Amino acid sequence: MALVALRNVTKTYPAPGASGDPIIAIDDVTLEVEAGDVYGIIGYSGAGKSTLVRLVNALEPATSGSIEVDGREITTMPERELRAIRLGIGMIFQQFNLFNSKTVWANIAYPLTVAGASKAEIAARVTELLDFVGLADKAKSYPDQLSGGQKQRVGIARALATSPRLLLADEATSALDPDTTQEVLALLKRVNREFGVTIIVITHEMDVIQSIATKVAVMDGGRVIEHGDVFEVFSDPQNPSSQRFVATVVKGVPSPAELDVLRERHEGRIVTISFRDGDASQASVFLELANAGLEFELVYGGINDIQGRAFGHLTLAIRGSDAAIERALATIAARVDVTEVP
Ligand SMILES: Nc1ncnc2c1ncn2[C@@H]1O[C@H](COP(=O)(O)OP(=O)(O)OP(=O)(O)O)[C@@H](O)[C@H]1O
Repeated sequence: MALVALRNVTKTYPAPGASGDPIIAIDDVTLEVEAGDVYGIIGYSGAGKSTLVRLVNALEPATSGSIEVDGREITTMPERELRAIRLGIGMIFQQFNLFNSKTVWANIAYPLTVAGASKAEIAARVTELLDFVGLADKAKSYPDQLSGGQKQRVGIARALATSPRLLLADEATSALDPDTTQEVLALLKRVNREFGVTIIVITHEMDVIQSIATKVAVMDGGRVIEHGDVFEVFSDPQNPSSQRFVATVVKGVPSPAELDVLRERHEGRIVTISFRDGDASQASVFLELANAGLEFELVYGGINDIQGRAFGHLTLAIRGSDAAIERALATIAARVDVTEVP
């Protein structure tokens, strides 16, 4: 079942000056996030990611279209009912947004206090969450005494306090170093698996999506230009803008400048062969080339692992008669993607 369903959602802001066209922050977006998903939303700055989060969280109204959260239409809901919806949605932020004057304990307790929980309920839940995020010994510390990763773990504990079904993470790891990022991502994975919380991850970092998301939507200019299973989008992106994103993290695809160098250094025809798991094995491709009497060398390549599924790109310099190369490539192309560099 879709936990979040957006249909033809548009959000415009008035033009900054007295005249001019309104700013279209979200442009006719239709998207479904299933319960249990870790759904990544990626795009360059200004693509509309944060606006989308504010709409799902009902912090701002959509200009048009429909947004359902947990089966309930929120675009027409009165503010009183929206408050209850917001309690079912946790949020974590790039800058953590903790109360610096409150202890770690009080930060995590805060949403429970607002929700009117009893002292005993608060104590039990905060203790459980401190254990879960591995910060039991920091209960009395203040945010300023914590590292960035620890602050975000407090942010996650606070977001989970009211046991939400949905967690929105807006650039939650963008202020962290790579090791700490991985720690926080591992914790988010546990939040998804152990508590069954659906997570929407907004990021401009493709490697964040690669490590934890099961689905991904790529946004550009307020529109969703491509979406689907992370493996499908990463291994075979269709849209030029998604291809640019994917190229930043996918190993084995030479850049145009690297191709120039390869062409200078290696004689023969330069061909990239792209494998996806389940496709023909690399060995069968090499065998085909060898059986055709062709000489070849591997000049560039890499294999990627997306949550246990592999895909990769191998660039070969192939030498031999044109006719033999054509025949071999035609046979190989029936099984895997073959791209010849002109
Ligand atoms: N309150 C607002 N008033 C006017 N324009 C806005 C407002 N909020 C966002 N915008 C505009 O809407 C567009 C989308 O912005 P948004 O912040 O959602 O993008 P983003 O993908 O989250 O970017 P970033 O990664 O930089 O946060 C931008 O053109 C932005 O200037």
